[in-house]
Amino acid sequence: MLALYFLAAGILYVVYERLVLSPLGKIPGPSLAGATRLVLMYHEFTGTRTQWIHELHLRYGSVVRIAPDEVSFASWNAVKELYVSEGSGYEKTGFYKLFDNYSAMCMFSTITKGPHGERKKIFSDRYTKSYIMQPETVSGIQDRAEECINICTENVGKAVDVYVLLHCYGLDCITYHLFDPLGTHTLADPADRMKMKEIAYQDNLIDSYKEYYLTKMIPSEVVTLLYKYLVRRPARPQRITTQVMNTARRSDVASHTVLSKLLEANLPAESIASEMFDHTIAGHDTTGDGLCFLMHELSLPRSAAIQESLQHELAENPSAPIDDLPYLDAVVKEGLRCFSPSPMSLPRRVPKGGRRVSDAYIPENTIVSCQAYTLHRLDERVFPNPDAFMPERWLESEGIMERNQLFFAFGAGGRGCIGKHLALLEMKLLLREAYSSYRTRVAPEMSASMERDDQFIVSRPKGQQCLLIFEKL
Ligand code: HEM
Repeated sequence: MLALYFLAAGILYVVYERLVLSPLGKIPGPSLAGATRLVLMYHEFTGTRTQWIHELHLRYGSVVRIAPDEVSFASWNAVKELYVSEGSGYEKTGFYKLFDNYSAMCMFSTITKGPHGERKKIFSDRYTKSYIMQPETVSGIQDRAEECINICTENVGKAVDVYVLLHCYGLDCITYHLFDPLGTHTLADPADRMKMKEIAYQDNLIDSYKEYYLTKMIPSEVVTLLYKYLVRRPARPQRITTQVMNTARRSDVASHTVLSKLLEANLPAESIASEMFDHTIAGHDTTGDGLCFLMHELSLPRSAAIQESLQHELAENPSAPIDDLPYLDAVVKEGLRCFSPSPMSLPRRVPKGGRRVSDAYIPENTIVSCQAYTLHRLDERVFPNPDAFMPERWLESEGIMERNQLFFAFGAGGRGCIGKHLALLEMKLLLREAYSSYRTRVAPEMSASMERDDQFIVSRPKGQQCLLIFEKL
């Protein structure tokens, strides 16, 4: 009995400490979430974290406490402080260790600045805008865009599942950039297509959160043993894992590839493979899902005028350089704003001594983050009618600085997306190929849900199918 009293007193003290004594007690948010992490965990395990945090921001404003040691922000000041200040922002949290592959770290999974910078400097030149715009890269991506649209239009007037084809396109493009000529051919080769299916249809939410919380509670070596002997390890997409590992040992790749740079650095095969596997995953479904949501939106009756304006610009400027098409640019940017492939929080840890973020004092080690979904919607002075797909908003000069500041689809600062220029090129070339010659509409038999389904770090359409009809212009 006495033990029960002690337990109850202990719990009461912890709650009192978290809600009253802690400096985070002053931050708005639901008391229950401030008292226990279980509330946030519930939303993580049920795939509702992003939406729940967004609703809290709508209720409490741009700073919200979402767990005893975690705060979410939604303002440009916070983006600047968390992701851009002090070089590349605050350090990442242990969450990112889950992205080690083959038991070796990759740039994305590095926590601290030193190892991150060292890895990044090996191949960052392969992702600069000027490098991506070189003929070798552009023509490789253009070939794949043509291949994808040719398959989409084999049966003009009949429904085609673009979810599958756009993911194939994303995978073939990124593996071309990584290790041409040894990349995948999932568009052309049905046998190769299984590689795309293994990744694009994998459900990683619950397994990844389980692993994350296990490694928070017990040492990672114990977790490894547990997985080895007691529980099933989250499934890895076997085919692509093996292909990437085998490719990491090959030197017969084109000189324009990322692999050719990694080989120069004399890294162990596991490190090269880990880096390439991460780029393969990060570069394939983000672009595939982003394009899928965007083409679906363009194909709805409510977007008919937008599709026409796009077709008009493409028809008027058939040989314009891809970056000289402002309406196309606005369509892509608005697509990434409304349907960010990575809409969720990007967690960081407050450095020693604590910091002031958006006028609030946040103690050291607190987990802090911003999420694209909310930054792209909360401030209606910057994004009026935030849920509407309106490419025109990006063409107005008034307020453009504020819109760009809050645009967070690729993250921000030194740890923002390295593949951004490649992704934009892929999206623009594919859309130009499609809408220069065709119009699209949603097939009448399309019943799959296009609702956002959050996975661990990316979002995809719930139904994992998107049936569109292409018609010749
Ligand atoms: C529309 C497509 C894409 C979107 C929306 C996107 C989004 C993002 C975001 C939000 C981050 C920051 C993550 C964080 O801070 O936790 C990121 C990082 C990253 N992205 Fe992308 N990405 C896209 C395409 C690509 C492509 C094509 C690649 C190809 C290599 C790529 C590779 C990476 C890598 C390696 C990082 C880690 C950067 C670092 O740690 O320094 N992404 N991406």
